[in-house]
Amino acid sequence: MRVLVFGAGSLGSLLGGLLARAHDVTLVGRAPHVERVRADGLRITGECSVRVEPAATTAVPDERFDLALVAVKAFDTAAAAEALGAADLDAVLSVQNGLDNERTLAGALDAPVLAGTCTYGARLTEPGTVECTGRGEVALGPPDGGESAVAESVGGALGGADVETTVAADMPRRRWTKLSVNAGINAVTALARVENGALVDGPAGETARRAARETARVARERGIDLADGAAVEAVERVAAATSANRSSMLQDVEAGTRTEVDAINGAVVERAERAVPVNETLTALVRGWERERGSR
Ligand SMILES: NC(=O)C1=CN([C@@H]2O[C@H](COP(=O)(O)OP(=O)(O)OC[C@H]3O[C@@H](n4cnc5c(N)ncnc54)[C@H](O)[C@@H]3O)[C@@H](O)[C@H]2O)C=CC1
Ligand SMILES: CC(C)(CO)C(=O)C(=O)O
Repeated sequence: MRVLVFGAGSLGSLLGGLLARAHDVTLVGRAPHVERVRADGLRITGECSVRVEPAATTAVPDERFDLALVAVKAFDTAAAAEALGAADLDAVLSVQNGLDNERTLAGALDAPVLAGTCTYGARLTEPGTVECTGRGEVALGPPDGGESAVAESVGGALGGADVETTVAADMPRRRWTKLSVNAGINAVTALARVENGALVDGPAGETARRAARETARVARERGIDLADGAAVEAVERVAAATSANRSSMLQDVEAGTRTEVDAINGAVVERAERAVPVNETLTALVRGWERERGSR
């Protein structure tokens, strides 16, 4: 398969590097990472050990690709969709967090867009090198659920490169479960400046669980079968399994860069039919910090 990875940061480089073991991969990213990959190849360290030589560029080539894998932060999705218009694509897969990415991509592109949830962990440690901080899986399927030949084909391509993959008919439920985890963990750890493990039995844990319960309630308002207990269990399980992690939002806050709060807690607030006070508060506090830092 010819695979274009748009957003060769942490996750895009990890998945692109793993896919390059079996497919013809082109990474689209930024300097200096792209230059280093061109000069010396891409190294994956940590829980996977791989060295590959994918093509790397800063602009989408005017060429045909079987698959575009989108791995930019959610606030860059609209720009990604516009840039991807330069290529001739057979399928698009978002592995991003948040709920709106697929709709944004589908609104701008002709190719079928698949939803993905990814539990691999990745961190770009230096130009040309990405650390796999956790082996997980990619679940993918049509954004509104059900089965499709495109999902089967893309799932087969990922699996063929030894990327742990599930082709799922219940992507709406999976996305809302992942959203509950991120709504519970990310903003709370970013504001409290604590590792994920601090939510397991620490004083901020109940705030995380409340945010997850609200998220599950909003999911149910939208016809998704997600019980409060399942959302809370997912938060507790992920916080324990990633106890030493600094969440992506905490890392963004520490780096002084924009966060994905709009796509996570903000998305819950936007869709809620009744008040979601914990998500409203978390969203306002993180947005307030972003504005003060000049990152939004
Ligand atoms: N890093 C991780 O372990 C995981 C990340 N995710 C999700 O995946 C998405 C990406 O996350 P990360 O890889 O951590 O972010 P990142 O910030 O490391 O990577 C995004 C990359 O896209 C590049 N980019 C953005 N716009 C571009 C453009 N117009 N042209 C070229 N390059 C462009 C940026 O320069 C950056 O390198 C997010 O939605 C995140 O929540 C999901 C699961 C795990
Ligand atoms: C699962 C979790 C919370 C792991 O840190 C994550 O997805 C993130 O940090 O964005």
